[in-house]
Amino acid sequence: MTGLLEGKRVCVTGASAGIGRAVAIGCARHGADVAVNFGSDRQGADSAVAEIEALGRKGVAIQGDVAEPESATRFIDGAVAELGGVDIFVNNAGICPFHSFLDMPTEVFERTMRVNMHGAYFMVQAAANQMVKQGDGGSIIAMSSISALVGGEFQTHYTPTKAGVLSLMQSTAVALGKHGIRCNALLPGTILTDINKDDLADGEKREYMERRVPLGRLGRPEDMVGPTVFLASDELAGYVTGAALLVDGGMFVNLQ
Ligand SMILES: NC(=O)C1=CN([C@@H]2O[C@H](COP(=O)(O)OP(=O)(O)OC[C@H]3O[C@@H](n4cnc5c(N)ncnc54)[C@H](OP(=O)(O)O)[C@@H]3O)[C@@H](O)[C@H]2O)C=CC1
Ligand SMILES: C[C@H](O)[C@@H]1OC(=O)[C@H](O)[C@@H]1O
Repeated sequence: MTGLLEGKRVCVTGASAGIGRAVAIGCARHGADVAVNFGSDRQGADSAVAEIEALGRKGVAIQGDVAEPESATRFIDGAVAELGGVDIFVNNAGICPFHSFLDMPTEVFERTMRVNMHGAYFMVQAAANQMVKQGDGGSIIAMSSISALVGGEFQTHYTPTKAGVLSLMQSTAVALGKHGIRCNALLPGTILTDINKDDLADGEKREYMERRVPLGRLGRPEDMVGPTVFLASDELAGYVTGAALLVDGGMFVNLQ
């Protein structure tokens, strides 16, 4: 299926790698022009833009550390300058520096909060202001996690940010409904990317995680494209807002 996002202008944070990159290219495959935010990996962002352009769509890479509130207006203003507006915003950038709880360094805790939570807040706010100005509604999607619902021994600083991002989508759905802006959260399970490469380098842990998934495999970044396009599309999800969609191969419901 193609063309669900024909003529739409999409912004994706953290799109130089992993889920964000796959989603940015997937949106272009469905007809959208795409602005790609990245923190440090310019090569990754440029190669995502090259793939978007190879699909015949406009692409632009805009650097900005999402932990800095001013990156948000810079990203949205840059996207408006290059693409003419913003119809769909995907808040995806995130980090998960695995660490034990009792000796969590303050700076690891604070950085994780700033990137994942503060970054989401100011980015979503900037995107929403632009959509309100355009006056034609919009769709905001945030990459939360199965970790919004369950804990992790080495993720005590991370899981609260994912619960926070889910909560942000619930409250912004309420705040922005009157503007025709839909806000929804995606909750990926374990998707194989750089964020968990070291953690899953342990073969035993990886096999254990695989066994927990009823569909029999860990996720791939491309698994997040269809659910993102669904929530982005007014045709498919025009009456969906404040929702949370697990994309985890069934991991969450697998108690035993
Ligand atoms: N993989 C998984 O199993 C799961 C992931 N998620 C969530 O999905 C999102 C994407 O994760 P994933 O693709 O796995 O991770 P990756 O590490 O593969 O990619 C992370 C992306 O975020 C960007 N990024 C990181 N920090 C910043 C920053 N300060 N400013 C701007 N961009 C930044 C990186 O860009 P750069 O290197 O250029 O800075 C990169 O493009 C995250 O929010 C994560 O919490 C949720 C559930 C499961
Ligand atoms: C980084 C982890 O592997 C990944 O991140 C999440 O949000 C998932 O719950 C996994 O724990």
